[in-house]
Amino acid sequence: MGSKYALQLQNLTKKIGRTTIIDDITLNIPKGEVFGLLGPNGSGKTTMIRMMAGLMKITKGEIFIHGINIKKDFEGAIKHVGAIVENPELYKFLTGYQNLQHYARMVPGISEERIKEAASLVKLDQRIYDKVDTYSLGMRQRLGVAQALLHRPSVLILDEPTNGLDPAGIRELRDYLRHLTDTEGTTVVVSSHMLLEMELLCDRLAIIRNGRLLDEGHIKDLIHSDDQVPVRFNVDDKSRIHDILSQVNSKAKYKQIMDGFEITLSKEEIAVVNAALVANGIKVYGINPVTKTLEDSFLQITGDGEDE
Ligand SMILES: Nc1ncnc2c1ncn2[C@@H]1O[C@H](COP(=O)(O)OP(=O)(O)OP(=O)(O)O)[C@@H](O)[C@H]1O
Repeated sequence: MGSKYALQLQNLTKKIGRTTIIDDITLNIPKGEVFGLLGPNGSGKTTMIRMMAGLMKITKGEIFIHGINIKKDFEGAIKHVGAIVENPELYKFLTGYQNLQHYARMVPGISEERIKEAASLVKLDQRIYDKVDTYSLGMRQRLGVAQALLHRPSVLILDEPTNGLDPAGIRELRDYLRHLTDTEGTTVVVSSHMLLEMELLCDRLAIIRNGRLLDEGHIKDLIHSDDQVPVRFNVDDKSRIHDILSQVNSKAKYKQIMDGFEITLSKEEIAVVNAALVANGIKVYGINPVTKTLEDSFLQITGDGEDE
């Protein structure tokens, strides 16, 4: 497993009939992180995941799992992957443990020890001997994840894992996914159309729309590209802003607001613009960051969420 990436997609393309569902996506997913595929409904997340999990044929391009080409060595690549794409079938009248045992019988080499370990990885050890029909939705989902973990995959792929979960359930999901990346070094790929949930769950995000990759990166970088921050200056006189900004050679665009103006600047530039305002006799009552959420960035990147 020499590659520093757990998963690599190279020019991945999927066509069904004449429709291009995934369009030339190249993406490197680092090991040991929680990676999110974010996009509106129908953007192609499930299709990507199905190809990554070896459940769907690739039309064009390549997928590498720990450097192993899925097309050239399917078994060798896919053995590293555990996935939940549709809701896993669970036997409600059996206990969680019996469900895992039942599944383990179908896969060679899974010990009773590993079953207990998988239950504990998703923090279900306290309830594993209870019947599944007494489980909450979050617990059933955890049992599904434990099942996907039995064969010790180093890549875990979950399609829309937050669906139907309440905030407490989402927090639990976040906690045990973190536990998996931290203790086992597992790489986790999750999909969702919910920005806030992805912000909570993931280290990195790829933003997908109409089968294309719009942007990719660390969550922090997607929120604030480089070190430029949008700020709001509250001033007593905004009539001379244009002149003052040209005095300091600032080409940043600004927007007038009721009691001042908004502008995106680096830290250093904020100090320079502030000094210039004061030197020109303008009273500066406040400089405040304009918080930009992931939602703003997402809407900006996806073109305000309008359909093409
Ligand atoms: N078998 C198929 N035949 C034709 N079109 C398909 C097929 N499967 C998926 N599509 C289309 O491909 C697009 C992407 O679907 P996909 O399920 O991957 O999106 P998604 O991002 O997972 O959406 P959702 O969040 O709704 O699950 C959709 O427009 C869908 O209608």
